[in-house]
Amino acid sequence: MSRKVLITAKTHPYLVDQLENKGFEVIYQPSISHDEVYSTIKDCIGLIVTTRIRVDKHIIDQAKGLQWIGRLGSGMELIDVPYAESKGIHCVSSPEGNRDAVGEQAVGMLLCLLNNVLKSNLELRTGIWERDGNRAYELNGKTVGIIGYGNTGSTLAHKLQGFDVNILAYDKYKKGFGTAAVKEATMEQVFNEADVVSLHLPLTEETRHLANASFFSSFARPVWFMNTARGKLVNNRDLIAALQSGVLAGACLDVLENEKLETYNSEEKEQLAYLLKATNVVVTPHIAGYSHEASIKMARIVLEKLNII
Ligand SMILES: O=C(O)[C@H](O)COP(=O)(O)O
Repeated sequence: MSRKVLITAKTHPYLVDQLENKGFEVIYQPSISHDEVYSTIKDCIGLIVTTRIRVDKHIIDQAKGLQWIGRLGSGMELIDVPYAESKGIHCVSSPEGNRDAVGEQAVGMLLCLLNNVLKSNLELRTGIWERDGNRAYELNGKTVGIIGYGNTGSTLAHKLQGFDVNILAYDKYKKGFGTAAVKEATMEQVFNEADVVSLHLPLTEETRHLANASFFSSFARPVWFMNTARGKLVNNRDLIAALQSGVLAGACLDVLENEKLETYNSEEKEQLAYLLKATNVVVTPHIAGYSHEASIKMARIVLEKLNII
């Protein structure tokens, strides 16, 4: 029986070492294309992926000997899990491995925004020493609404607890998770009470464009909006309109609706230019779950879930 495992993304050497130690033959192809996966997967027993590769029916049908798919990361929207499982292929993800990275970056971006770290630093680089225009808003005493209380939502709540904030969390599918520090809330409570709102949802047909004009205008006051989850949860046009009209106080975005900058049409180019220029917006290129530590933790979790280590 084949012992070949195809790795389709850049990973920590730990993963390759562990697999080889367990007798697997590792095909390490971090730049492999979708079509090349199709022609390589035929005699593999295992497949390791990130969002670089869409694991669709076409690939799954070709993967006659595939027994498992390990996702280094959280979001499974690019893997046809129901179809893979219908073929007996076991699929595992590793959100426990990068939730700390995402939680830390979410806190970091929020502090960066509220303290004008990026704005004042950019000004300083051009010789402007500006204090009045860079007066901070404190996190202390604010209410943070967390939408989605899975791995990253609950981790963010945990990391925020030293900041003396009120934490409200809403999860459509989870109940009974509230604690003394985290109040389980309805969406209405989040809309009415939040000063900051942070999305921690998977991308599904149900959540796509959840953050649209009606969502933004439902808040009782202009909130700081955070998205470290998936860009397509947000309607970019509505986000920008809400920022321009003051419906939103600002935004921290680690993800964008379209992350392939080279495919942008003129409207998308204008939108990105606006986000990058706005002094109340902090944008990073989908790096929140991408820490050095996460790359080892995700590998370990995938291997553990597959009972390889
Ligand atoms: O879903 C995740 O875990 C993060 O968004 C990172 O995913 P990626 O590195 O595979 O894009």
